Amino acid sequence: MSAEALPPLESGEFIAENSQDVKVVQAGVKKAADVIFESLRKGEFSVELWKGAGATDGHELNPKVMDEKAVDWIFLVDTLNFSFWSESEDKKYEVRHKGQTYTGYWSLCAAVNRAMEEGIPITNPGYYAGMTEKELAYLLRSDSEVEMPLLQERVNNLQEAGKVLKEFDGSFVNCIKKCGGSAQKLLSLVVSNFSSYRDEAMYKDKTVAIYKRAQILIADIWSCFEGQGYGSFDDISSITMFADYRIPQALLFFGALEYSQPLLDKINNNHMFTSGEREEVEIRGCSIWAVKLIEEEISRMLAADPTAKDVPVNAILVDNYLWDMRRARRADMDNMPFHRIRTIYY
Ligand SMILES: Nc1nc2c(c(CN[C@H]3C=C[C@H](O)[C@@H]3O)cn2[C@@H]2O[C@H](COP(=O)(O)O)[C@@H](O)[C@H]2O)c(=O)[nH]1
Repeated sequence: MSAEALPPLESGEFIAENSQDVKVVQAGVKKAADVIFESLRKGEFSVELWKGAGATDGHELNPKVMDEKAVDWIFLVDTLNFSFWSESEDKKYEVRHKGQTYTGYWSLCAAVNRAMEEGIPITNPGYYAGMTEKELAYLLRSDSEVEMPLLQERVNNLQEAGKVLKEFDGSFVNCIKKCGGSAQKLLSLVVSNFSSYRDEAMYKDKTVAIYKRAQILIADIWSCFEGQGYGSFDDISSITMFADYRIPQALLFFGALEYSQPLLDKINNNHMFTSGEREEVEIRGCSIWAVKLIEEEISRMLAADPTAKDVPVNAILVDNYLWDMRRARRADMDNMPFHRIRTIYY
């Protein structure tokens, strides 16, 4: 973590307070909180869904057993967990696996599982430290005519991650063991040692930290292990949502975020944003802050409801709910603009 970077939650608040083209709207925050509160209260949404027992929406691709192999799988996937969107909606990168066709994030998971079933030791850092672009291209080969974007950047990430993990005896498990159950210590270890995870930007006169992939890495481990064993972090509620290009669509859908007309025009004209561009930082920072306000709203409602007092809520559960909903209700959500950007950060 750069010495002077504002941590993610404070970055979100700072950006939301100073934002010019993106607004967090309380009425929309309330609308989203009402929907998610209901689902949590009824037990329809909970951390157990992560491992996808019986699912067919992609969660079935996630590791089922809470062991060291699951940690290695999650670290590999989150090192590659960015930029899956395709230029045109009707021609997408896709991977067919076990009779299902996957797109987006789930196509990455399907390609990783396909490789493992072919006997490629893809989750072994010693293997991917020396991986070539050609080998990764084969491993991520598409079942449509659209290839996975940013292939060279993905190889660079893997080579760096594999090399650095050698200093941790070849498994991310040893990084977790060094942090004594502190998510913040692990976050700091990840962004200090793995440069591809150091997702920071300049905003007004400050360095802001978003750390989307570093935080989702910790969150995926917490979710897979259901807060036990390697997933046991006493400060997990300090992790923020993961500022990607999908959650803003869900937040716009609820009216929790509002974009200025000039920003909407830019997005509708297929403007290709660059990492650190003012509006791009405002979209991501306001998303962090909006999800924090939604989470606080839900906490208040759970505390006031005698039947739901011990139902847990945190930014991870709110984020995963919104992300899963965005995919499940693509028909509605695809009318919500998403900002186009090619970056290794999300
Ligand atoms: N904020 C947030 N962003 C997330 C995820 C996930 C996957 N997590 C799932 C896995 C287990 C959990 O149960 C979650 O359901 C991927 N992404 C990001 O989305 C984008 C891809 O989107 P699409 O093109 O539609 O596939 C891309 O930036 C990717 O990095 C999340 O959970 N939250």
